Amino acid sequence: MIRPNTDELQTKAVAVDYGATRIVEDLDLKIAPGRLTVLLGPNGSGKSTILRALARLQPVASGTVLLDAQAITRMSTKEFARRVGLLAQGAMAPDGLRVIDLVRQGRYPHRPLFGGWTADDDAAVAEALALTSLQKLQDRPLDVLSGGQRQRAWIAMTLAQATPILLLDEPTTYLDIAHQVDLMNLIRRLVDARAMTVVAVLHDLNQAARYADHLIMLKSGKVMAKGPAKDIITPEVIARAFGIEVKVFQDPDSGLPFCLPQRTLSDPADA
Ligand SMILES: Nc1ncnc2c1ncn2[C@@H]1O[C@H](COP(=O)(O)OP(=O)(O)OP(=O)(O)O)[C@@H](O)[C@H]1O
Repeated sequence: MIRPNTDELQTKAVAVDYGATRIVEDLDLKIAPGRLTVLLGPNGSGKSTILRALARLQPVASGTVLLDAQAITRMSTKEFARRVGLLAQGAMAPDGLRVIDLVRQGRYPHRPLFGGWTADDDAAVAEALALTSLQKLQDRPLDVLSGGQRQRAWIAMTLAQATPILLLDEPTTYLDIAHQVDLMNLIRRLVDARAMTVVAVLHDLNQAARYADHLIMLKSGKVMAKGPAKDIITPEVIARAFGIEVKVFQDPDSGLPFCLPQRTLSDPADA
């Protein structure tokens, strides 16, 4: 159902401005196909802005975003939406829209100009509802759902889009711990079993260390550090990025690092 993917999403010397303020500068990223990349960084460091630029929702002031060596601005809206899906932050749906109607909207890029709903569309919607455990809620209007249920409905819509590349802005927001684990395991399965490329913004450093293949630490709109968890979840990198002191331990089972915050550093520049 979801196409395996070898497409490479890349930014070359990308800058993004909001008005006269430069927010992102000189950004050169190569997103590894078939891997989970997590963007980390303090509030306001540019994570959502970069994700939106990758999703073609945010115009760039200079530089280029490329998908498989082609500038994304040169693709048709439908073509791009068949290849790249975005779960945005704080998306709004019209009043009264039911879960299933929202999830069906994910099929829009696959619909021909003329022609009806197909069995493939039904299968994709059913699969997306099952993957997010929303079957029992499918006929409920979104506005009567809890924040976490609504978040899962938006994730289901993004999954129904069946794109080989998924961009997820804080996907675990509103989810309780069990649904967070379910979602992160689902993302991991999509990456491992279907070679999907996922770029996710996360705030939880330990969740990022546990699930990601690559971490990118941003600060003030620039890449401060990137690499596997063992190189990023370190007292030095975290102190420089967030101005906090952390203790880092190693999970005896996976060998992956996890951290416990200790205190804020009065002047991050001292770190
Ligand atoms: N529409 C906008 N107009 C003007 N400035 C904006 C706009 N959106 C974001 N910014 C500014 O751009 C900077 C980066 O914002 P962005 O949302 O990308 O950060 P972020 O790392 O995702 O933050 P957070 O962790 O708080 O979600 C911030 O200083 C923010 O105030």
